[in-house]
Formats: sequence, C-alpha cells, structure tokens
Amino acid sequence: MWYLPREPRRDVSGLSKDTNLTDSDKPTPLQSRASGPLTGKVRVPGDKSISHRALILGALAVGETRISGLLEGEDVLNTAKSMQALGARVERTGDFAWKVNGVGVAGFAEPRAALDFGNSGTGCRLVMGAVAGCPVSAVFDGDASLRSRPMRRILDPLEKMGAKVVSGGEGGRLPLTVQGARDPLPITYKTPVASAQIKSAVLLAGLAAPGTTTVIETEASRDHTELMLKHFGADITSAQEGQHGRRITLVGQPELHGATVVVPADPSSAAFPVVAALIVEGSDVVLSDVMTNPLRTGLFTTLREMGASIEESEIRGDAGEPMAQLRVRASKLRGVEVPPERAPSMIDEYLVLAVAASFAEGTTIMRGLQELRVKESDRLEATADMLRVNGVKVEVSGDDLIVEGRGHVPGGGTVATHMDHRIAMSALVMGCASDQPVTVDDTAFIATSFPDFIPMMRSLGAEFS
Ligand SMILES: O=C(O)C1=C[C@@H](OP(=O)(O)O)[C@@H](O)[C@H](O)C1
Ligand SMILES: C=C(OP(=O)(O)O)C(=O)O
Repeated sequence: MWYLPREPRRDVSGLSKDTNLTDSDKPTPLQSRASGPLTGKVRVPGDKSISHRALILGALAVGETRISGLLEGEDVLNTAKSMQALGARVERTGDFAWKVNGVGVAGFAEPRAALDFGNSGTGCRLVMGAVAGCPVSAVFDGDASLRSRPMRRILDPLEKMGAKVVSGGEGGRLPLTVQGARDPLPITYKTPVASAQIKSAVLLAGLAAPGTTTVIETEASRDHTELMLKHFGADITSAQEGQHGRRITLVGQPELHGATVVVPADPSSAAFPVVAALIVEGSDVVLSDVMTNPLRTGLFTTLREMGASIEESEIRGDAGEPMAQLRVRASKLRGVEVPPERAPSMIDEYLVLAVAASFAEGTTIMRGLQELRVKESDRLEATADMLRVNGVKVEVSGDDLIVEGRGHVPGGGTVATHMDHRIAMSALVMGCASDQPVTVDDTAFIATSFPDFIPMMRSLGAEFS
C-alpha cells in the first residue's frame, strides 16, 4: 500500500536507559570528507510542514484530496498512518502521489491502537488538535526523543476548548490519552511562544467548534495551516498584530471540500545543499521548486547578509505558497548578527547556519534561540557540541549562540546526533569542506525528513563513506 516507516527506534544516545538494541536499532555512522566542487541540479523532497497538513486537512474534508510531491519521510508517513487509523482512506497512487478520502470536520473514528508519531512533533501536535475537536479518545505516543518533548503547550489551549487528558506522563509528556470534546468551545488564544504547532492545533480543534476561534501571536510563525485551510474552503482571515505578530480568525464548522495540493520542495531541506554549495570552493548548484514563503526564508536572508550568492528565478506559486529555483554559488562568507525576531522564520535552520558561520570570517551571533532547546534534541547545546568537537570556537550565552568563524574548520570530530535528523545532516555538510573528515554517529534519523539526503548529496559530488 505504502512505504511503512520502520518501528520507532529506541534511543542510542542516552535519552532513555534502554540499551538492549536489535539489529535495526544499531547506529549507522557515516564520514564526510572534503570534496571537489559540488555541481548539478536537484529537487529536494516535498515540504514537511505542508505534507503533514495536506494529509490532515484531506482527512477532515469531505470528498477526495489529491496530493503530489508529498514528502515520503518517516514523520509524514506516521501522520498518514494516523489519519488512516482515525477513519480516513489514505492511498499512495504513485511516486510522491497520494489520495485521501476524508471523513469531514469532527468525523474521526476512535482509533483501535495508540497513534505512534515516531520522531515527529508536528504530526503529533497537529493531530492532537484535530482529535480534540472530535468525540473520540486516542493515545498519542512517539520515540524517546518525542517522549521527552513538552506537550503542555498544546494541551493547555485544547483543554480550554473542552478536550480532556485522561492519562499522561509527567509534565504532559507522551504517552498520553486525549479525550476529544463532544461540544468543543471556540476560544481566543494568545500563544505563549511563537509556534506554528500550537497555532495549528488550536485552529484544527476550532474547526469543530461553533463560532469563531482566534489565535493571536506576537511573532508570526509559518502560516501553512491558514493558507491550506483557505484552500480547502474554510473562512479564515489573518491580520497584522503589533509589529511582528498576527491575529488569525477562523469561522468554525465549515464544510471542508477535498482539494488538489501540490507540495513545493522544502526550504528546510534545501538548506543543507545550499550551505554545502556555499562552503565548498568552486561549487555551483541549482535547486528547483523551493518554497519561498517569507515566513520560512530567514536562513536565505541571513546567508545573503553574510555574502552568499543565492539567485532566485522561475518564481511562481501554488495554493498560496510561492516557490522559486535557487542557484547557489560558493561564496566568501562573513559573520553577522541574527536578530531574535527572525527566529520563527528559520527555527529549524540554525544548526546548518552555525556550520556556515564556522566557515565565515568573523563572529556570528544568533539571538533568541530558546525554542531550540525543545526540538528533537536540545539543539542549542547539540549545535555547540557539533562545532566544538570539530575545532570551532563557540559559546552558548543564555539563549544566544556565538560562533567564531575563521574561514576554515579543522574537523576530525565525531558528532553525536541525539536522534536528531538536522544535526546529522548539518555535520555531514560541515565535513564537505573541513580540513579533516567529520563523522556522525548515526544517520538513521535523516529518514524522518530527507530520506534521499545521502544519495542526493553524493550526486552533487559530496564524499560520504
Ligand atoms: O508547524 C510546523 O510544521 C513546524 C513548526 C515548528 O515548530 P514549533 O511550532 O514548535 O515552533 C518547526 O520547528 C517544525 O519543524 C515544523
Ligand atoms: C523541529 C522539527 O520537527 P518536529 O517538531 O515536527 O519534530 C524539525 O523538523 O526540525
């Protein structure tokens, strides 16, 4: 029927005490060494955020949704499985082509088994919102990394809307059971941190509530849920709130209709070949169909400020999401200061930005990174460790990351990936241009977001062995 994600891996990095590993749990290390110029044209996989949302909204719509370009990474496949378990019909019809027959708003059936989201915060938290508006109860679970991540930030607003947490781990950690509301209440909710996952969970629960549900954010986070809800027929508006914020208003109980969704290439995945091309001398790489929604392009803005040559062409859009072809040429980079208000538009890209900063001349200061501490790993500490073991001078000061770029990176270190795909890929990018090879202890988690990362980078000329 479709590629099934492998069983959730147990931890190999110390998050859990379980050391009784089977063969499929064994870490798969990889070494990256300096290569000649990277060249060629590639399309990185479909955007992960949009892929999750297309499956969830397809499942909540009446009729058929056709998705092309879906990311077939483990995170998204786990969301597909959960939509199937909640009563939608989800089918793979070709390469990256999927069909969803939905159950309608509030129409989920009670799943027979626990919903397992593996490594995926987005899948878990968005589906929690969707379930909270339906009169069913569901168990939410995930791997050791996801079990360590905070869920209270999602449960707080969902409880205000009438959902109940029937059982759960300490501090709202997984596994936990959510009993959805029979008569969900619309709320006005100000998100305590800039988080598209919190905003989306409230909006998805609000679909089932009468009246209007409002989310206020003081820093705008990615708006894919809003754009896609509109595309599926919801009455939703978004207005400026303060200097950097948004007020989003959704009219509840719409009839969502099945839609066609074309998923553009993921800028968070494009970030890896982009930085690799910038740091490997003589490189010239083209990336097609990269989504350029301004709430996702903080990395490209920052890299350009550092002196990067990134040219956009073939600019177009689909379902409200702009995209472009990017041509990236090796560039001399200089250190910059990245303001905290830019964080939401590049929250997943700081790891690979830190790699670019290591190859730059001068100091790069990245401010306001507290949210990095609650991702797949504590990315603030893990990024600093990744640089440190490879001879880069780096400091974590409060919630800021300060990298002393010296134009080259000694390398020679082994990087602990901590069940975090973006650490693995960032470290492998670093090795593409470091003086000595860089080793990562486990590449398995790359499959959550970018299953073809290794062959795609090799096709551009990267030396991974
Ligand atoms: O909504 C989304 O698709 C995402 C939101 C972000 O998380 P937060 O909402 O926790 O900031 C981001 O880090 C994650 O990779 C994807
Ligand atoms: C933070 C990420 O994802 P999630 O929150 O969905 O696990 C990510 O992909 O970098």
